[in-house]
Amino acid sequence: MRAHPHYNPFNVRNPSECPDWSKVFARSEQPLDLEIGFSTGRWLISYAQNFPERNIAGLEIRAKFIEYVQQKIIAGKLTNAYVLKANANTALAELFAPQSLSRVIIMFPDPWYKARHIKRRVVDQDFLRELAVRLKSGAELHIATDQQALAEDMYADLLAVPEYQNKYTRYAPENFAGIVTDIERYNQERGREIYRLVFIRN
Ligand SMILES: C[S@@+](CC[C@H](N)C(=O)[O-])C[C@H]1O[C@@H](n2cnc3c(N)ncnc32)[C@H](O)[C@@H]1O
Repeated sequence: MRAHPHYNPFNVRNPSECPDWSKVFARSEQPLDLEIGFSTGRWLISYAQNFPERNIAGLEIRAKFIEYVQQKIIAGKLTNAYVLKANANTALAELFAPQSLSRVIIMFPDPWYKARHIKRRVVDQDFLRELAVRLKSGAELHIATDQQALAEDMYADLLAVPEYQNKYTRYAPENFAGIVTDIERYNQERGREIYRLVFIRN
């Protein structure tokens, strides 16, 4: 069970004030990781179970998933996982202190193919610049997609933001945590390629 099930990080009067993550997790000294767009939480719950020495926060914009995954966290007695309803494109600065995140995971973000919808994508240069402030030096950013065009666009955006330009930048051959999301499973069953981007913050 979470240490403080009713703690609400949105009770932040001063927008520049960060949530007190030390009250959210049982072991606040552990590295803080973030999954954006966790949906049914398959990946996030497995991650919390498989990596008890790390804390994982999840952001999701669809309310039904928050409650669903919160119940799983409580049922699994996971004290290193916490999810909340927040838009990753607008809430990062309010939620996370500068240089506080060790790892950020974005599994199969919505592709938004049409030109007029591209502005709805989570990963763009504004997002990456804001995220870079919240990442520790050496922090990992993992992104997976089944859409080659989206992978190429995200790769170009990453290369355009100086904080991500270093020798570790790459397409990864493997699923780094060995956990499969719903969409990944769907693609695997059909033999479709997965594009994995790994960037290390300078
Ligand atoms: C295509 S689904 C991927 C779900 C899951 N990661 C998977 O791989 O199966 C994308 C998810 O991201 C969420 N999402 C979209 N934009 C978001 C944003 N700006 N902030 C947080 N979550 C977002 C959507 O609600 C949706 O659940």
